[in-house]
Amino acid sequence: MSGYLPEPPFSHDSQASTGILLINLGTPEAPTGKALRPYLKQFLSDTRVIEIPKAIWWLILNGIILNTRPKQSAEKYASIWTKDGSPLLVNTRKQTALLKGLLGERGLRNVVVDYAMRYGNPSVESVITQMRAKGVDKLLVLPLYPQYAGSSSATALDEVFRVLMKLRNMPTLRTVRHFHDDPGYIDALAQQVQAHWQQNGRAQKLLMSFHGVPRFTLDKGDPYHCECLKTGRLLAERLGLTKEQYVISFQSRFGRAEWLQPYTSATFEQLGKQGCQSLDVICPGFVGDCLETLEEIAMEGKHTFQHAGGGEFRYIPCLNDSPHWIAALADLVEKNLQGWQEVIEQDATLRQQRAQALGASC
Ligand SMILES: C=CC1=C(C)c2cc3[nH]c(cc4nc(cc5[nH]c(cc1n2)c(C)c5CCC(=O)O)C(CCC(=O)O)=C4C)c(C)c3C=C
Ligand SMILES: [Fe+2]
Ligand SMILES: [Fe+2]
Repeated sequence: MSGYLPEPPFSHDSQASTGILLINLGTPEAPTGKALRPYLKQFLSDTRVIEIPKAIWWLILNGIILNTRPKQSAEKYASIWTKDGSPLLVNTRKQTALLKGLLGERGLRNVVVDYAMRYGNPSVESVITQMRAKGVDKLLVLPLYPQYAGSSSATALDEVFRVLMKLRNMPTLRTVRHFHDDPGYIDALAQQVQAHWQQNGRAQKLLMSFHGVPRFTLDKGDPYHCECLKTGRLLAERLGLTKEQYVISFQSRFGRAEWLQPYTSATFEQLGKQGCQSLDVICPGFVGDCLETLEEIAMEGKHTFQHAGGGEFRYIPCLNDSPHWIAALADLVEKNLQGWQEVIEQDATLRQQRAQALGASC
């Protein structure tokens, strides 16, 4: 038996199509310790995420973390879970459907749009297998992380490459590495903040909180920190904010090592202690609301800020299904498809001409 994945038989006459694959992190199947354990095990066994020597980490993960964290995290997930499931999954599903609809409205032909999760389901392997069965021979992969990090974007792409290694007939591949400074993405963020200001007025300060990563990854060449700062600066410029009117921080520290600073939790505390009377908070590194934004920021963060003496705390939702964001996503896809659609149109014409001629198939 070969180690290849099942694929449709090759034919010159089959309708070829372009696949657009959005990849997000993944999320547990349910807000329970039982569902959290396999999810966290897969996530935290990824050597792009945890860069500690394997044997030592295996002992810590299996001996300590997987015996304590699933239950603690399950309680947090339970506090944000919706009737349709985990917010991360619900938002990714919505974004995929809206993108598909918009690309259709823009007249893109023979395009298959789908999403996969790096950890958990639907897996990258299952979705690429389905796409191949639908005749996808050109694949555009877009990890849903605006800022590139080894521990998010790169590991999502690793998974794609691993799956392609198992295909006898590989599709042509393009990847979107990042979009941290894409004008459409920055504009969608600005619209999100402005809509919030219109409804609630403007707070004293705007805090932009990005997911953190270990500090050593910056020293070893990961561009993530710089990309977050650039997104923050571009958003502030677009909103006309001075340096005193906004602050950038990093959340979700995991473990005891130093992570990127300033930490979001310490910043909430400091702003609270300084008597900040009102604070707007946005998480530009997450294109959809999830545990890290809804629980860690909108709930825990609010508590930390106000407990320290802060005033009004106003969380600004992520881009989610904002029309500005879906349009930016469609633009990003179209930009990255350049040349491919023309090839598809030409192929269709050639197929027709061949069929009209001798019925030759090669
Ligand atoms: C936005 C990009 C992300 C980077 C970079 C990232 C790095 C990173 N994360 C962990 C550990 C955990 N992250 C967890 C949740 C989580 N992380 C991201 C995004 C990035 N992580 C998202 C979108 C989510 C939310 C998932 C959801 O279901 O809503 C978790 C799980 C939750 C928990 O138990 O706290 C862990 C663990 C590390 C160690 C890391 C970089 C080294
Ligand atoms: Fe994370
Ligand atoms: Fe967190």
